[in-house]
Formats: sequence, structure tokens, C-alpha cells
Amino acid sequence: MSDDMLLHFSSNSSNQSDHSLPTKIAKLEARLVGKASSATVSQQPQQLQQQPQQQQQPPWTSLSSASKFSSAEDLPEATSSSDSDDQNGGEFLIQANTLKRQKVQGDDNSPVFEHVEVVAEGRQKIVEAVESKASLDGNRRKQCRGRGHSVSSRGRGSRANDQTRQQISSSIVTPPNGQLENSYHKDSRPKEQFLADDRISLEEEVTSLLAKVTALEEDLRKCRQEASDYQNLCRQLEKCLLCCQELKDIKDYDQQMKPKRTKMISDLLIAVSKSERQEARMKVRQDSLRLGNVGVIRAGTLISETWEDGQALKDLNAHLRQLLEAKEAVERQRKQLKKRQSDKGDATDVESGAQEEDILIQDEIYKSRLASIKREEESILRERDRYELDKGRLIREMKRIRDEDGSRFNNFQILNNRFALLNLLGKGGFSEVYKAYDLVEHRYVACKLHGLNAQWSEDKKQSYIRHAIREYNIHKTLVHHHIVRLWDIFEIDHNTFCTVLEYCSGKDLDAVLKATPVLPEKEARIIIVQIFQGLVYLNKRSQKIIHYDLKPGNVLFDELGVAKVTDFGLSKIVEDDVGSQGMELTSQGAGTYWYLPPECFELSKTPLISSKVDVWSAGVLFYQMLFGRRPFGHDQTQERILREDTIIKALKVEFPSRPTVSNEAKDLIRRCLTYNQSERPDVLTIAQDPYLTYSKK
Ligand SMILES: Nc1ncnc2c1ncn2[C@@H]1O[C@H](COP(=O)(O)OP(=O)(O)OP(=O)(O)O)[C@@H](O)[C@H]1O
Repeated sequence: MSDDMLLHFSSNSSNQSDHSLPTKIAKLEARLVGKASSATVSQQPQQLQQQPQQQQQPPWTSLSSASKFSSAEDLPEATSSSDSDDQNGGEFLIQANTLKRQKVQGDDNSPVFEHVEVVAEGRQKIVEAVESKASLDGNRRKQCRGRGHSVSSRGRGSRANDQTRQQISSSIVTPPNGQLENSYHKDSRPKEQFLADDRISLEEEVTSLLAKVTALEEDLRKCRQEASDYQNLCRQLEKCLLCCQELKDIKDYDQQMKPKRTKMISDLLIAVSKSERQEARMKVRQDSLRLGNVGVIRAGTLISETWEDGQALKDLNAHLRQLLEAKEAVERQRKQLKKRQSDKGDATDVESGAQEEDILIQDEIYKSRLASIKREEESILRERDRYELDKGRLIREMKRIRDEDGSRFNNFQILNNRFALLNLLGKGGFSEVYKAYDLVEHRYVACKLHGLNAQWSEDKKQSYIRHAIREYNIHKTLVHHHIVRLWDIFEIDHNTFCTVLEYCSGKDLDAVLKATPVLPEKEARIIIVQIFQGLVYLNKRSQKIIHYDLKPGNVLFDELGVAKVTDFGLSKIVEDDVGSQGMELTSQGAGTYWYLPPECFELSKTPLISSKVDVWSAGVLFYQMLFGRRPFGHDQTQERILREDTIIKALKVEFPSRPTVSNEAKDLIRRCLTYNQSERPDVLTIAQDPYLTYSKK
């Protein structure tokens, strides 16, 4: 039995049965032969060194033993790096067996192990011989090993370098048995040739090892960088955690303080609103002294309200009467003068010449006086117009105050734990609109409180709510600069719900036109352009919308004068399957008749409508801004418009001679008020009109 077989046997005897031994040896040999190819060149010198010993023993036996012993230097790494001989190849199996052999040797000095020692000596010699040859490249090799060791003492690189070192060791001093055996038998080249080959091989190996070491060093550098990054991250994380804690503390504090803060804000808002209410009432009192007041007339059991003019109007009217009297007196004098002039025929030439000049001068005086009276009269008439406007505003403000006083929401409630109601902005058909403050978003809003009449049937209430929800569903999706935003909707009680709208602090267009019935064309133009921009938005959505209720009261202004369209209560969603003629108008009769087109008054069949309804309404609005009156049925009531078919007869629009308005503006109005629906442009077409664009020419 060879040394190798013995060693193998002894090392495996504790945990393997004898019958596996031949198989293992065969396997081992096969591996050694298989692995030899890469190490062949480097192993050749060893083979040469070992030749004397091999004369007494089969060559593979002693060499394989030598291999085993040389591997023992790296034993800890070898044993720890793997426990699978399939993975590590034959030489690793041999190393493991060597360890076990040493253990057995300590226990028992059998002749087998004496023999092994001899072989070990032989192996030592081979190692020395190889090392002395390798010393040709010694410095580089040392450098390589030195670097390997320095790296091996640290982290991840250490394991890699251990492997490298093991490779160095095994590749230099542990040639596989089969390979050496083959070389021994087949290779008969001169020694120098082997040495040279060995040197080249070692150099190559060293180069490759150096490259590996460099790669490992790079790995190490990256690891260090990663470690340092990780530390930085940890520090940042700590800071973040601290910040989070602080933030949490602040949030907790904020939460604690929130009710207090909310109370403070709402108290302040209430105080401001109360003083605004007082101021408003004081102003109404003062104005009514000057402008007039609402009085009550009793006629039997009937009590009705009437307007009693104030002192300002009385004074103006007295002044006008005086002027009229003065004018009449001057005109009487002028008549007499003219009579004197016609009577002068009897007088002498001299007398006649003097009288004529006198009459002419006198007449000039009267004419001049009349002109001055006229000027005064005009001025007083202008004042009276102003008075009428002030009176209208006063009446509206009085009504607002009365509505506010009568409202059940006038005591600064906070709705939905969020909206602090302040002062009443106005009252519509079925709603009250309050200025309010959003305590969550911290902005002013308009809360529209829809009250259902308690007397209404459940059906009517449900229908109203359905209608409002429909309006909400349309309106809430609209986000545009020229459309009032709808923020929220919620129920207040069984009979009341609230919609929350963007607050527009300016007047609505209705109030603007009541204060200034005629707007300069420039101002009217920019307003209509904004309205059309809103309409274009409504018609460019995937779900097109017809507003259907465009009128001055539904155009609001924010604090910067930006116009915004509101009130989508009558608006219609144009469904995808609607034909080119438009959708059916199911809510005929609704809307404000001055602003609706002829097709909406069609009675013979269900009218088909489209965005052209809004084009007509915008045309009416623009006309009204420019000329101070509506083009059709201006002085008529809604009921009369319907009765007299005013709009159905509105075939052609006429323009007053004054004020002067540009032809472009008139053309736009004519296009908007095209009687025939099929010929009238729709919103997207009319929006292309050059008058509605401001691009530089
Ligand atoms: N978002 C808002 N911002 C500021 N004021 C508003 C807002 N919405 C409405 N108002 C004002 O509230 C008042 C009442 O508005 P509302 O829409 O209820 O009246 P209306 O249009 O006259 O009535 P109706 O809608 O029943 O015809 C008006 O003076 C209007 O200017």
C-alpha cells in the first residue's frame, strides 16, 4: 500500500469504511490529472528535484505525499475554506488528510508514519528547490505576498487574500501527482529549459496575482468608502431622527394649540365683521337721510312699502325747478325783446340804430343766461342720475341688511367645524351667500346656504337637492382662472345644505352695470374676452358644458378685477352621443329671458341646444356693457318677454348711435346674435374672432 493510500486510509478511518478507499484514490488521481493542466509549467522544476526519490518508490506516491505536506502550511485556511472535495479538487482533499495524519502521528509512532516523515523531508527539499528557483523573481513575489498579508488581516479582502495565498502556495509547492508523474515520464528537456519555463510561468503567475491583489485592494477601498458612507448616513439618520422628534413635538404642540388658535382667529374675524356690520348700518342711516328711505303705505288692510325720497333729491329737484323758472323768465324777456324789435319800425333812423344795438346786446345777454341755465341743468341732471344709482345701491344694501338681520345664520356660526360665517353677501332665489373664513385652508370663501322651504313636499325637496348635487358635480370638476371654484358641499340640517365657493371680493357685473350702466369699450372688451376664455375651457373638456345662465349677476370679479363665471345651476353636460344639432332642452322656461337665444323659446318641438346658447348670451352681455341696455326686451318683464315673443321676434340687432362703438365690436355682437342657430358660430369658432384675441400684430 502506498503512503498516500495509507495516509488516506488513516485519515478517513474514523468516518469512512474501507471499501471506499480504492475509489477515493482513483478519484483523487483522476482529479490531480484533470487539474494539472494549469499548473504544469510551474510544477516542472519540482518534478525534476524529486527524481532521485522517485527511483525507489512509484513516482506518483512520493510526489503526492510531498504535495500533502506542503499543503499543510496552509492547513487552517484549507480546512476552513471548504468541506467539499468536489469544489476544491484533489489537492485540498490531500491537505485535509494530512491534518488528520498529523493527529494520528502524535498518537502512534507506527512505521507507516516514519515513512511519511521521510517523504515529508523529500517534499521539503522540493519546496526549497522551487523557492530557490523562484527567488529569481523573489522580490516581486515577496512584494506580492507582503501585500497579500497586509490585506489579509482586514475584512472582506482578508478572505480573498487568504484564497490567493493558498493558490500561490498550492500552485508553487503542490503539483498534482498525476501531472508530475506524466512530466517525469514524458519530458526530457534540458534543466535550463525547465528553469526558464518555470521562471516565465512564475512571472506570469506573479503578474496575475498582482492583478488579483490590485483588484482586492480596489475592493477594499470600495468597502472602506462604503463603510464611511454608511457612517455618514447613520449620522444623518440620527439627525433626521432628532428632527423628526422635534417635528413631532412641534406638531403635538400645534395640535394642542389648534383650538386656541382657531378660537383666536374666529374671535378676531367676528370682531372685524361686527364692526363692518355696524359701519354698514351707520352708512345706510346717513345715506338714507340724504337719499331717502323705505316707508310703509297702508291702504285699508293692505300694507305696502314705498320709497320716500331724501333731502338730496328734494334739493336737486328744487334746484331744477328754480332753473326752470329762471329759464322761463329769460325766455319771456327774450320774447318781449323780439316784439320790441319788430315794433321799432315807427322810430327815426338814429333812434332806430341805438335801439337795435340795445336789443342785440340784450338778446345776447338772454342767450348767454339761457346757456348757463342749461349747463347747470345738465349738471343737476347728472347729479340726479348719480343719486338714482346711489339710491339703487342704498336700497340693495338696505335689503341686504334686512336679509342679514332676518337670517338664521347671522350669528357667526362655524359650519362643519371649519367655515366661520361672517357677513351676508346677498340673497338669491333660494339661497343666502355668506362671506366666510375657512379655518383649515386659511382663506376667505363664499358659503352658499341652500334653504329648502319647510312647506315643500318631500318630492320637491328631493328634486331641489338632486338639482344642487348635479350642479355641484358639474361645478366641482371645473378648474379655470375665469370660473369660480367650488370647494365643498355639506349638509347643515334636514332642510339646509351648503356649497363652498371661491370668494370673489369684487362686485358682480350686475352691480357694476347698475353703478355704471355704460362701460368704456376697452373695459367691456376685456371682460367679454375673459368670459369667452371661461367658455372655451368649458368646451374643450372631454365632457363639454353649456352654462345656459350667463348674465351679469353670474359674472363675479375678484379683488384684482379678474372676471369669473359662476352659478352652474342650469348648466348642461353635453353627452358624447349628441348630434351636430345639439342636445335636447329639457328644462325649457328656466333661465333669464333677456339673455337666452330664440331656439330656447321654441314651443312646437323640443329645442336642440348647444354651446351656441352661451354665444348668444355673451353677445347680449357685451351689448349691454357697451350701450347700457339689453338688445331685446330691455324694459320688459320676463313674463312680458314670454307673452309677446320678444326674443322669437329678435331677428336683427340694432345699435344706438351713441355711445360710439368700434365696428369690430359691433361685428362680434352681430355674429353672437345671429338669429339662426345653425348659422351662429359655436364657442370655439367665435373665440377665434380677432376682436377676442390680444396677440401683437
Ligand atoms: N363666490 C362668491 N363670492 C362673492 N360673492 C358671491 C359669490 N357668489 C355669490 N355672491 C354674491 O352673493 C349674492 C347672492 O348670490 P346668488 O348666486 O345666490 O344670487 P343670485 O344669482 O342673485 O340668485 P339666484 O342664483 O337664485 O338667481 C350676489 O350678490 C352675489 O354677488
